[in-house]
Amino acid sequence: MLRALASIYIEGQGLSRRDVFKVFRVCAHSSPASEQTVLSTDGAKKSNAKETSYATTAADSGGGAPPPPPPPRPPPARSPRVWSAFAALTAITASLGGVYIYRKMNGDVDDEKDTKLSSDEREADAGETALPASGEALPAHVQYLLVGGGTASFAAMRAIRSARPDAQVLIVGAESALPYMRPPLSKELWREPDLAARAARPDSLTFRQWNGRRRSVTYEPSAFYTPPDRLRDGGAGAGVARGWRATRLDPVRHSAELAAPGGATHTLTYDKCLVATGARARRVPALRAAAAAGRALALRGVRDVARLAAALDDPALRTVAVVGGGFLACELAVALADRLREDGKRVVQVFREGAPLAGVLPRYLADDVAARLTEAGVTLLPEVEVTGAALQEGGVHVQLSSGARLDAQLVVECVGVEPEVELARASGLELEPRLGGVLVNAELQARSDVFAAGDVACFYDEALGRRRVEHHDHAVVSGRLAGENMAALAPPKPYKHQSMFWSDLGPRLGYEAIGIVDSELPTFGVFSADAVGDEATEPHALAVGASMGPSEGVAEGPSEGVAGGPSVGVAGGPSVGVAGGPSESVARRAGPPRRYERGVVFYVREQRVVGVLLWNLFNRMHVARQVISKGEFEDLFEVAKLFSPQEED
Ligand SMILES: Cc1cc2nc3c(=O)[nH]c(=O)nc-3n(C[C@H](O)[C@H](O)[C@H](O)COP(=O)(O)OP(=O)(O)OC[C@H]3O[C@@H](n4cnc5c(N)ncnc54)[C@H](O)[C@@H]3O)c2cc1C
Repeated sequence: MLRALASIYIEGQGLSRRDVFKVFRVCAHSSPASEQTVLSTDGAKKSNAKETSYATTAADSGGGAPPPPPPPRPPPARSPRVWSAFAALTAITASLGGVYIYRKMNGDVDDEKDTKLSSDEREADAGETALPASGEALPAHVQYLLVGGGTASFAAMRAIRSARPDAQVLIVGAESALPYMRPPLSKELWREPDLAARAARPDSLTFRQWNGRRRSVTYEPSAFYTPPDRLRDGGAGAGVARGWRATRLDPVRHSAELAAPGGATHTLTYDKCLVATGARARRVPALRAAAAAGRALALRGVRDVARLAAALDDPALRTVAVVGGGFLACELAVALADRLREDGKRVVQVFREGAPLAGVLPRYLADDVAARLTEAGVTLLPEVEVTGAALQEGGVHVQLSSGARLDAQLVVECVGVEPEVELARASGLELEPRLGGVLVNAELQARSDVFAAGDVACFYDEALGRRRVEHHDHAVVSGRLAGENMAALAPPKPYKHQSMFWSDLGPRLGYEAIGIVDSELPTFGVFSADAVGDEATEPHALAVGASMGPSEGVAEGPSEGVAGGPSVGVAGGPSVGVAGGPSESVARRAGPPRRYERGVVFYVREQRVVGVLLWNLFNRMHVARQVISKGEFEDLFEVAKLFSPQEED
């Protein structure tokens, strides 16, 4: 028997002063055999677990339709040392000898809109080609019209076809690619060679998943879909009008107007329509001229991947700036740093928060992310905004709010998305003024026979109130439910699913979350202490800050950065006290940030757990879902034990 000593580390943010820390110690037992089981079954377990989690999802939405393929997701590589720590955590609930606990207080409606494209739409569609090229090949009527060629529409199509195999479904998508998944666009794809050329042919674009298997970004090949002219001739099936945009719906007449970039137009009628137009990337106003000159771009679709990959291949590129501190910016910064490292090109991440992901993670975890990004080779520039940009020969001078200037050959804008509501607005659908998006009821209906799902839908969540969610799992489940309700084999069902999202930051950190995950909320985190501090002594000071001066750009490396950025480091060790209410800041120690390897964070609102974050902890989403649904607990530390990994993990 291997006798391992492990401990639990608890972090809180914005909790009351009563939540003083306690000190325990734990003595955990695990056997080498069980560790080996864990290691050897990881791949299979992981893949099964993902499928199970999607099956659960189907049940949640009341569905029987086959779910779309689960999203690809590489688990961070786990060293034996990590696994033994993991196994130690497993045994915590069994043998509490002592644990040390530390709590740190931590529509407007356009009156007129014809089938011509707006300037925004024209810009978005530049480079897309319509297939079929002429409206003559499109049907004059379909039973099910799905607007948007993304994940939500694809999921709806499968649900409809499953409920009504003889149905006629037409997906109308503004992109010329077949429906595809977006998550690999900021992760796995950047490990692929010849990406610029391959991404220009998205129908055959593949990537390597975490389990080594190759997979296509498109959900199905073109042979899966019914040619639109067969639908026109009355045949059943699911067709795609690629490169076509719906410009207006008439919910009363049940008609839709379509337009293609070449100027072709078409009008058709429908029985039921889904609006799944997703979201579009927000842009930085100060970078408009740089964008027009091809020196700034946003990453939303596969065509953006092709453009970005081509730009990165330019031998003259030395610095790429990633603007933003959210999920996409962090994922992409890590992926690009990894891709460009050998070429000596560098990635600088510019963001307004004090640490990356500080808008969603409690600060101590955001500081941990900062350290990880720095180790991955990303130069971080926190607490600055892009205030201006001047084109220069071969690049752009990016002016920062700090007064510093960053010289880059390319800027990638990852500053969030906004729901794509042009169609909804032109069609007189009600928009949600605060959260944005198309207002739908719990059954995802906007008007009679008009539904909305995915990123664009602002829906009513019985547990958490009105919400809009911009994540893959939500697109899958809401799309599927909309499809089931459109097929109407039974009375419409409400959306009750608590969707999850995931993100990976390089090979050693993956996290999943569910519910409302917002760093403004009080949080309570429990981490495996054997892993919490195990790298805290290693020097990995952050390279933050910028050097001034017209041509110097950003200072590089840990020693060159200007001091005074986020001198991160959560007050550490078991003997550190607890800061008070939300307004009291956590005492911070000088030195390196603490490393958090595995744990769970609860987000609390009005005494209820409304969000759960699993940090390098996998296959526990079903537990998190139950925790959110119950909401109120006496002791969150006890709840945290539910997330201890089991031997079979
Ligand atoms: C790079 C990237 C990485 C991501 N990674 C993750 C991740 O790791 N985990 C996670 O949970 N989520 C992730 N997401 C978010 C996730 O991909 C989205 O939430 C999901 O794609 C939303 O699906 P959707 O069908 O609602 O919209 P979309 O996928 O955006 O599809 C909408 C489609 O509709 C088209 N369209 C818009 N207007 C019209 C119109 N009028 N007529 C016809 N077509 C129209 C658009 O061109 C688009 O093709 C990522 C997103 C991106 C961009």
